[in-house]
Amino acid sequence: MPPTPPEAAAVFGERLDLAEHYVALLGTTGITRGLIGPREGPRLWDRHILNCAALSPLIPRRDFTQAVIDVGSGAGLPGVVLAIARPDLHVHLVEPLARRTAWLSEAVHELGLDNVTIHTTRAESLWGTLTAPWVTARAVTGIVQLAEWTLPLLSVPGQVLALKGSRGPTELAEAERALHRLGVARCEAVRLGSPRAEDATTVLRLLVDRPVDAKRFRAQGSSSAGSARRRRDRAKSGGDGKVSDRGDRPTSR
Ligand SMILES: C[S@@+](CC[C@H](N)C(=O)[O-])C[C@H]1O[C@@H](n2cnc3c(N)ncnc32)[C@H](O)[C@@H]1O
Repeated sequence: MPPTPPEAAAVFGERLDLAEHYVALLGTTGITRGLIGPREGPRLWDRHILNCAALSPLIPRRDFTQAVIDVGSGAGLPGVVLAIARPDLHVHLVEPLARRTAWLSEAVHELGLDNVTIHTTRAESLWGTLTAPWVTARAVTGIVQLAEWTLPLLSVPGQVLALKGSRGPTELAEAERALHRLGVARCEAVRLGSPRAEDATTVLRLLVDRPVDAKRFRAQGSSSAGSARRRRDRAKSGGDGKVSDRGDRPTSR
C-alpha cells in the first residue's frame, strides 16, 4: 500500500486509521473487482483520497447532522472519503451499478461507517424521494447534465459541489447561461490549492435558493434542444454520462 502522506493526519484526525483501511480496500479488492484502475494503486492518496477530501472545508460544520448526496460514487469517491473525514455528515452514495454498490456495501460494513446509506439507482430516480442541502460528484458527467440530474435533489438553500481539474473554470464559463436557465441562482469555480495535487483542483459550486421543479427537466429531456445541449455538454466535458460496467477510468479531472 502507498505510504500515508503527512497531510492525511490533518484531514482525518483520529479517523486516519479508517482512511488507511479504506485505501487498503481500494488497493486490493477495489482493483481486483474492477472498481478502480490497476495503475491507481500507488497514487490512491494523492489522486483520489486527498483530492476528494479537499471538498470537506466547503461544507461548514453545524450542530446538527447534515445530509450529503454523492452522485455517481463508483468506489466511494468522494462520498466515502467525506463520511470518514466528517462523522458529522450523513452521506448517501448514489450509484446505479449493482456490482459497484455490492463492493461499497462490503467496504462500508468493514469500515464500520454508520453515517452512510447506499442507493443502487440513478440520481434521477430519487427525485421527489430524497433531498439534501449538499450534492457532491466527481468525474460523472458535464456540469449542465449534472445540474439536470441533481438540482431536484437539493433542499433549499442548497449547493452542488462538483470536483473538477484545471479546466473547471472554462467549463463553468461555457455553461453559465444554461445553468441559470435550469434554476441555478449563483455559480462559481473555487480553486483549491494542494501542494501534492498532480493537477489543479477546482470545485464548481452551484447555489440554489428556491426549489427546482424536476418536471421541467423531464419536459426538457424530451426536447431536441435539451438533447443537443446534453450532446454538447458531454463532448466538452469528456464525461460520457452513460452507465457502463467497465472498470473506472481514474477520473476525468
Ligand atoms: C467515471 S465514474 C466516477 C466514479 C467516482 N465518482 C470517481 O471519481 O472515481 C462515474 C460513475 O457515475 C455513475 N453514473 C452514471 N450515470 C449516473 C446517474 N444518472 N446517476 C448516478 N450515477 C451515475 C457510473 O455508474 C459511474 O460509477
